[in-house]
Amino acid sequence: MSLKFTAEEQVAVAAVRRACVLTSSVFNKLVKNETLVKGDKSPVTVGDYSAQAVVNTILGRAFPDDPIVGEEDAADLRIESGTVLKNRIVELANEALTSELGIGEKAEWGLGPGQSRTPDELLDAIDRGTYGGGRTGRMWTLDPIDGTKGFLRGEQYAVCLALIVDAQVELGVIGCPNLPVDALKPDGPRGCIFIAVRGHGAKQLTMSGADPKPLKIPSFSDDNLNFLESVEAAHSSHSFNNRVAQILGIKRAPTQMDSQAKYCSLARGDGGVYLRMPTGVGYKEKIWDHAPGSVLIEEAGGIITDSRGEPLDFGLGRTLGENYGFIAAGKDVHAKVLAAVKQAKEEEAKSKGNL
Ligand SMILES: Nc1ncnc2c1ncn2[C@@H]1O[C@H](COP(=O)(O)O)[C@@H](OP(=O)(O)O)[C@H]1O
Ligand SMILES: [Mg+2]
Ligand SMILES: [Mg+2]
Ligand SMILES: [Mg+2]
Repeated sequence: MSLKFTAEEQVAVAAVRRACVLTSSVFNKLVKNETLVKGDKSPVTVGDYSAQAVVNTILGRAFPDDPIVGEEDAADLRIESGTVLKNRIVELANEALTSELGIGEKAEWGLGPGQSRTPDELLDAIDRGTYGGGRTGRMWTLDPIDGTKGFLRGEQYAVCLALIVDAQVELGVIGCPNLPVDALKPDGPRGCIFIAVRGHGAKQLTMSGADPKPLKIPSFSDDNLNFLESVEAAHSSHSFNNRVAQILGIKRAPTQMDSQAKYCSLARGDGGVYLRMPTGVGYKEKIWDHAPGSVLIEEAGGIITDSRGEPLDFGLGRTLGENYGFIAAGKDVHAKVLAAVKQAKEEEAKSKGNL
């Protein structure tokens, strides 16, 4: 275990693990009216809200002065029409906070049997996530369920938490309840936690904390290189990826997967490149969708930049600013993907008559 951010790592892993237990059990019980459509038309479920309540409650007890940039807020739960949803979230969050996980974590990260939180306390915990972010200071960023669409399909999703200090991601923890422990055994055991501490490497554990494996992105030959990309065509351009793959002479089909499980898969070599190019103008990528994944890639020996080769800037607030897309890959692969991306962008601009 690293000496840097040791307490933060323990608390973050405990919080993510409790949230993963919760989301796995919610999936099996989810009923139709337990999903809302947000203002930006994206879905949010009782799982997203209650996972944010659980993680923020645990962070709030351990580090009461740390602000949190979380994806969700409780506004829709504070109005009359949100009462049924709110009651369900309170029930689920308290169950997750007070249950005995029996997997070796220190009891104090959860709550004692009689210490259930009131509805107001849990809504306030969700709203601890409304911090605006910024260039200086210490803050957490949380995506309680990343890949909500994958979660609803019973496919990949991730509980993602990162600690950012002065705009640098120092710690990233990603829980992937549905990810096979070994990609070569897709029908084998599932559920992994990925942890990275800046300057101290990256590792994978099973969901119960067993079997730690250090992560290092392997090198790829041109024959076995492949892309990791979103399932959702609205989130990143599949056609652009196809063109880049063509330029690079990649023969293997892309692996489509929801959530930051893509960063995890890249970190352990299940895929060679994660390319995420915007599908249009206007959408700004969010820090919680990339902070934990970015430190994981860097600590596994890889590089992550935008499509101009610039580093991601986590100091701009809740978003990453103008969206130039992202390229994450091992050190040897990144440079040639960046060159191919630049070529594909020039072709695109020419075909639109912009050059
Ligand atoms: N138009 C868009 N472009 C890029 N990302 C988008 C997007 N609309 C939503 N997203 C983000 O894409 C994330 C999922 O990424 P992926 O496609 O890699 O699974 C979503 O996270 P949530 O599921 O947490 O809302 C959401 O933040
Ligand atoms: Mg969302
Ligand atoms: Mg997300
Ligand atoms: Mg989310």
